Amino acid sequence: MMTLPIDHPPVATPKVGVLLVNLGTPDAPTTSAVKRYLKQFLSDRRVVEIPPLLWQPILRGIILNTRPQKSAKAYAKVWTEKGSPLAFFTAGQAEALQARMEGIADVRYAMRYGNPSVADQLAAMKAAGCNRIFIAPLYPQYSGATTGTVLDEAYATLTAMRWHPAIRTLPAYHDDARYIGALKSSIEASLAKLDFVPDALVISFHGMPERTLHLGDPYHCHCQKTARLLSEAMGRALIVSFQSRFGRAKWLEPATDNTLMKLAREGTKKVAIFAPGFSVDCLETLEELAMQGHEQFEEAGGTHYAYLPCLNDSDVGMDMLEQIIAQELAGWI
Ligand SMILES: C=CC1=C(C)c2cc3[nH]c(cc4nc(cc5[nH]c(cc1n2)c(C)c5CCC(=O)O)C(CCC(=O)O)=C4C)c(C)c3C=C
Ligand SMILES: [Fe+2]
Ligand SMILES: [Fe+2]
Repeated sequence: MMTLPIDHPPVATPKVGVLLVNLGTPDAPTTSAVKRYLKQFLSDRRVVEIPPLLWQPILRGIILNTRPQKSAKAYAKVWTEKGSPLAFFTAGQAEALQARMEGIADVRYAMRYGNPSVADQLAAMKAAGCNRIFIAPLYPQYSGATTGTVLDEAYATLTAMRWHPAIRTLPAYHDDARYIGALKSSIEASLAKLDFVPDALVISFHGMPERTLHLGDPYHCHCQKTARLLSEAMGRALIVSFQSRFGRAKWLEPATDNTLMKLAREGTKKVAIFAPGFSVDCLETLEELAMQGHEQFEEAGGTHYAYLPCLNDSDVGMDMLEQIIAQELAGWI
């Protein structure tokens, strides 16, 4: 029998692929495209944890007949000639990361719902010869409804492959000093451009049903930890709230809309708001926070309101992403 020396060369040349994955967005700001998107999104059992026999009739009979039209109007307000903000910012992040990792890794992006799909992009990476694939769900705070379902989808795709590539995934980075540092610089740069000094800084995270916290989902704790570390790093108080309530169940509190109105009613005149849990701007930040939040705050008596943009594909955001991803690729690159 032939014995190989311990330091024999690898059988295949390592080729690393990096797949950035975000939530996804409709293909167009139309009722039919939004309906298609919401049907896939809201049928995900990680997102709506109600038994399908109960939930599907409500989804198909009520929600998909009412919400798409309303949401399409909201999408139309933020849509640009480049398309949906979530899509073009995520594409911009992949392009910027590819430029930084040229010759080191093949960088692509996928969406959990809609296009380009996780399955298509993993198949394309395998076909391009990637034998080591790094999956990076773009959510700093872990939740089953976001990071969890992205990984489910990736593993389900791999199940159909005879020859798996090696897989690594990006852990939650809610308390990473580089993430906190990037948030701090981005917020401070945005604040410096304002023509007023806010009396309060609100930090808004996407909400989740409160029940998920009691079931052990770390999302709420991750959000609170991000806020605490950011507050310590910035040396100022931050007001934490949760936005985008959906459905009838109790969601994490306090709600962002109520928080803004309460602040205004209690005499706070000038507010700035930032959303650290969104890696890119999207419907929930540009329509709900920048537009609706502004109206709610001013109607309740506030005078100055500023929405501060997400990290998006800014240099400070991309430096952070490149560093946390490169750390996880140790031994591969
Ligand atoms: C960043 C983390 C997010 C968590 C956590 C999250 C949970 C969650 N969301 C819904 C329902 C909806 N969310 C919608 C849009 C949306 N959600 C996130 C992120 C998180 N969601 C993003 C980035 C977006 C924007 C997408 C875009 O196209 O720009 C929507 C669709 C819009 C609408 O009709 O309001 C729904 C519905 C649930 C039920 C949930 C927790 C379980
Ligand atoms: Fe959401
Ligand atoms: Fe919303």
